[in-house]
Amino acid sequence: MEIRYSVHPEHAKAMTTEQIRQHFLIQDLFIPGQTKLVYSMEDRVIMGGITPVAEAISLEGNDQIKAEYFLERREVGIFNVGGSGKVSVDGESYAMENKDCLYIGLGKKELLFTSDSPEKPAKFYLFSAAAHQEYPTQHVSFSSITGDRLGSLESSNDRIIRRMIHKDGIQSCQVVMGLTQLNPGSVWNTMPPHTHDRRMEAYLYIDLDENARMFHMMGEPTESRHLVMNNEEAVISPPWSIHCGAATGSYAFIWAMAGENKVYSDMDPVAMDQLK
Ligand SMILES: O=C(O)C(=O)C[C@H](O)C(=O)CO
Ligand SMILES: [Zn+2]
Repeated sequence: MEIRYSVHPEHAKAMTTEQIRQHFLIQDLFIPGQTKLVYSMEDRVIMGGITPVAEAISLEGNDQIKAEYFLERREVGIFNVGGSGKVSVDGESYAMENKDCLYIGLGKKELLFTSDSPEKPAKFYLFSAAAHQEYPTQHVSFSSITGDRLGSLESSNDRIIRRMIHKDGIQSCQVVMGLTQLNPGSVWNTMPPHTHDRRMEAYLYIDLDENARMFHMMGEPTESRHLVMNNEEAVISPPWSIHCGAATGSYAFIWAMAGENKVYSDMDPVAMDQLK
């Protein structure tokens, strides 16, 4: 499991492009037949990808978190961003179509991930945070949530946001998670931007053409920096950082947060004239 340490905003100001990528960008999440996990010291979240092909992959505890099983002191939110598959939780199987979401609470021991077809493997994206109490395992299909329309075509940010795990949705200790899809012709997400000192956040960009690129903005509002990202790459946003972006084509993204509270609307908006 890779470790990413927390970064002070004063340090981030002085980073080169390569250093920014090293600290915040997560690549190669979905390698066929493998599990990739990244432990971020920002709110102690673990992000990862599991891509089963012909055989099931089990998510286990490990020595770095000194846990006999992965959810011994954690909870996890999962989205499938690939072909259809299944997640078995202590023997109970949940069918996961593309963009379906599953929450699994503290204490569940056996987690098995499978693809329905090796030709079109499932790609399970995980976002896990420390947990203090068990909440029920819950599946929510993408099609069952209508979502809310935000932005406008005139501002190039017409999009639909679906909140799955949050204060008024699937219950969790800390994890807040959902998916935003840009409508045709729009390219900007989360603009005007915001920070939320109470929670870290990660974005996983999906459904971006392989020749298209995402220009993801980060940094303190008056010290913005950017990363150029490909499809199925994730980026860590420390609580002090803005997190927004524009791509050269259409896309969707899974946002996930953990920290002080689960109130989606607890954001500190940044006025356009503050941005530098
Ligand atoms: O398009 C948006 O705006 C978002 O999806 C914003 C994220 O949900 C977010 O940053 C939540 O804090
Ligand atoms: Zn945010």
